[in-house]
Amino acid sequence: MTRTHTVSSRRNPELAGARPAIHASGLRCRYGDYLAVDGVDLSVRPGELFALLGTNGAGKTTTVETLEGHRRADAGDISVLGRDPYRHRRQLAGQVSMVLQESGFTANLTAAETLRLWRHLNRGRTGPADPLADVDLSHRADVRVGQLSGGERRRLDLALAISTAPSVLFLDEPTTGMDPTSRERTWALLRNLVDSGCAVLLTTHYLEEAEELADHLAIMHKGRVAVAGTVAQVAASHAAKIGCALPAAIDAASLPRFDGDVSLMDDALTVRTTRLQADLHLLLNWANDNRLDLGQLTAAEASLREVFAAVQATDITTDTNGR
Ligand SMILES: Nc1ncnc2c1ncn2[C@@H]1O[C@H](COP(=O)(O)OP(=O)(O)OP(=O)(O)O)[C@@H](O)[C@H]1O
Repeated sequence: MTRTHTVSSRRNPELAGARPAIHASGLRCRYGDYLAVDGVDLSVRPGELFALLGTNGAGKTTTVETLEGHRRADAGDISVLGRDPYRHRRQLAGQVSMVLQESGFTANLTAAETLRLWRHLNRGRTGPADPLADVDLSHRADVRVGQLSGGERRRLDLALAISTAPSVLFLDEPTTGMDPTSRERTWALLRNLVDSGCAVLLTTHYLEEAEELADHLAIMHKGRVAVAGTVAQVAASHAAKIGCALPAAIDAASLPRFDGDVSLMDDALTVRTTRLQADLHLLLNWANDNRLDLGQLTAAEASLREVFAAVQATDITTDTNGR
């Protein structure tokens, strides 16, 4: 499936017409004969956060590393702030920050020394006054990087990434290892960054992180984008579910003709439907007309978790790797 996912800013309407800060169309990346990314399209404007989700080995990190300029694309058009990220990596360096899965900072420097060194290397970009405070690490400023916990190191990575006030920020699983409070604090920090006009591309395995933050998201599987859109659009791509307990004497033949798929197990009725409102209306009218009391009535759109599980279960691709 090939689509271009262009998002409109819900947070900052002034940026809605801006050109994409990050763009990929038909991106393909190989490791030898192995096609790891097979035609990915995505677009992120200033003031937007795009979450890239996917199964293990789906190609998220490869996609992000290519957009970061760490590797050359094998095919497709990609740009970051209007430039080729591989050829213009040095020119983009001041405006683009990234938090990789593994950071390579010197274990012997303290957090504060690491930040000073980073700022020295990136002088010319003025960011927040105290990025260590922004990630709640002030109290660990004089601790050596090698002695920070995994979650604290992720927060230091983030402090360095925001210290240069980037226009584009790539985050590869930024909250892995963080405790729930640190994670929520990081989410608030990212929301502020996006509100200030930064374009953020984030990979994560935490679906609630995408639900919480993403203006737009894509779920990758086997090198391709299986489904993409806003959280609501992605949920709507999968059948919603109506459930209730019927009075015992009802047989399946007397049920109304639902648009969705019906299953009746004893007295438990389930309807899986892409027309939730219409089928719910049908059920309620039928129950009223027949003076029936429906027990345990529920009606809900699919959750991101259900869509993800469906993507994982479906062989959406038959690619050149035969996967
Ligand atoms: N250096 C490499 N050499 C060969 N194959 C690689 C290399 N790096 C990644 N791959 C393969 O490419 C595919 C995509 O990997 P990638 O790391 O991009 O996936 P991912 O979606 O980030 O996975 P995860 O969620 O597990 O981190 C995987 O099948 C992986 O084994």
